[in-house]
Amino acid sequence: MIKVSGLSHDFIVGKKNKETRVSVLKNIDLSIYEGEIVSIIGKSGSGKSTLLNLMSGFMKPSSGTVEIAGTDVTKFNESEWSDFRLENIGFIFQSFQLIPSMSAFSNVELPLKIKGVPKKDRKARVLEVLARVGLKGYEEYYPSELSGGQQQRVGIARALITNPGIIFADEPTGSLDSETEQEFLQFIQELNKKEGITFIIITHDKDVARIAHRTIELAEGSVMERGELYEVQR
Ligand SMILES: Nc1ncnc2c1ncn2[C@@H]1O[C@H](COP(=O)(O)OP(=O)(O)OP(=O)(O)O)[C@@H](O)[C@H]1O
Repeated sequence: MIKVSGLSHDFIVGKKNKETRVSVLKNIDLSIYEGEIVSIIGKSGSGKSTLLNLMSGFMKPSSGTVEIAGTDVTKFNESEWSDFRLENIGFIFQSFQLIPSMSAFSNVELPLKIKGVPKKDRKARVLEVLARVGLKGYEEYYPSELSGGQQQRVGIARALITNPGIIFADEPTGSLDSETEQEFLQFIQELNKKEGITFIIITHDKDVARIAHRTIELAEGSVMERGELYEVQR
């Protein structure tokens, strides 16, 4: 479970000696249960990405805590966060964020290299995950040689490679056409059902919100609405 308690975040903006404090998230409380697909919606500027950055340790909150599986992760330093992310969290981005100078294989392999997994074990695992996302035969292609949908599949493979229990996705369908988007959403549902992966998805897209068990709406830094919590089927 991810438990967010009393989470607030302020940004300091403006020139030196003329700084002002802008309150972006205000005392957020929410829980995300294992095996849920949760969508986070809200107008531009409502604080969705800030919330995701705080839950995944890319930013430290001004106050409040985030607990993941009983551990207060807000206490982590940079290196504890990197280790924790490598073990537990995968990320999928709107713009895929692949490394252009690396092949599909090398992009997906990277998290395992950082983790120190031996080369011989890496190869089999990368081939298996690329095949799983339908990219068998595309291992040596560079991102620029792949379609948007294929690049997103490389992004999914990279998120899956370390077997994370949680995947955070920031507008994952924003760059996909409607057919590729439907394929992507089906795959997310399949991963959720078969492997119990928890998905937390920021989206503007009604189709994404439709596959979610629950929708959390942010407005002006507060949680506005909580959808029904469905019984999570495994
Ligand atoms: N590094 C920063 N410094 C100052 N203000 C910031 C910073 N990052 C975000 N903000 C402000 O915080 C508010 C929330 O931004 P955030 O990116 O979390 O919103 P969002 O809901 O994800 O928006 P979008 O849907 O447009 O991506 C915005 O008003 C933004 O200007």
